[in-house]
Amino acid sequence: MKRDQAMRIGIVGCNGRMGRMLMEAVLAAGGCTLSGGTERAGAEVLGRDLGTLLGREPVGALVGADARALFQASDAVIDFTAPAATLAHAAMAAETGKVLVVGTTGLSKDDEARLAEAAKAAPMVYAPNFSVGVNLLMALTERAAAILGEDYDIEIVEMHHRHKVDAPSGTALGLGRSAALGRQVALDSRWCKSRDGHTGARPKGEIGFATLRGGDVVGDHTVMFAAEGERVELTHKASSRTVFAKGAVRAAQWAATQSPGLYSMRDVLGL
Ligand SMILES: NC(=O)C1=CN([C@@H]2O[C@H](COP(=O)(O)OP(=O)(O)OC[C@H]3O[C@@H](n4cnc5c(N)ncnc54)[C@H](OP(=O)(O)O)[C@@H]3O)[C@@H](O)[C@H]2O)C=CC1
Ligand SMILES: O=C(O)C1=N[C@H](C(=O)O)C[C@H](O)C1
Repeated sequence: MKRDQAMRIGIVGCNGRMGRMLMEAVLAAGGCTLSGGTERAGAEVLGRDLGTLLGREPVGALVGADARALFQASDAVIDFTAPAATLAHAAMAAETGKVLVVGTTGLSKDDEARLAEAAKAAPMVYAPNFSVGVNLLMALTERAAAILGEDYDIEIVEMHHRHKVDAPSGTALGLGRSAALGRQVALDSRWCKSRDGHTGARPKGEIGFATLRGGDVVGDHTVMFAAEGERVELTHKASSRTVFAKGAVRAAQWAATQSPGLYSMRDVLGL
């Protein structure tokens, strides 16, 4: 990409809830243009102009089904789709050396290892939540967990819209990881992702999760530190997906100045 040229950003899964917000965010941001979008082969929107898909003037970039061609035509690609698609896109980013921003949640440990391997060949930013507020909440959670210690039981409660397919949310798991980091333990040695039946008393040091789903909730997260006699609660509520989309575009612009590697939104924000 030349210094004085607009950065060309492609959006895979462009007709999804986040895909549409991401296209709006690219059009609103300075210094970048939309290079195209993808949806699955056979999708009704294939061939449509991205601008008209948003109910705006045409922008001269189309929805296609060929993600590899989109990578070739772009400086960066933003991916908020589903784990299998994201891994295929990570391989394409590695092949072409193009920036990849990944917001997809629900990746397994093995998927994350494959993403990290692909990031050896291209700059990638992977975050379960691209809002500034949630990334601040992660930093605060790490600090609070370190200060309060294991006398304070950690419970993470999240609520999302009825269409969400993964649980606990990527953000809730990220907050759990921040809490575990603050306590200097591994999250997967302490987590309890759900409870049912005669569970026995709560083990000391457990990091618990509770998942709520319903309606059109964009994303609410609370980290509770509950002790004998007091409780600290740190809460973030997203009321618009714009915050995620703006953060992802910011991450793409930041990653264009970085060497290959896997980065987080906390790296982008310097938190
Ligand atoms: N990191 C963050 O800040 C945030 C992350 N997310 C995450 O982003 C992801 C998407 O969420 P959301 O937008 O609500 O989901 P949607 O289901 O609305 O959007 C996903 C889109 O990707 C498309 N898609 C799936 N596979 C492919 C493929 N192989 N090629 C092209 N397109 C494909 C889907 O098409 P189809 O319908 O045909 O499957 C759909 O249009 C989720 O994992 C969610 O948790 C969401 C918000 C913020
Ligand atoms: O699916 C969503 O909508 C969201 N997913 C992300 C997650 O799993 O944490 C981020 C955000 O809360 C919205």
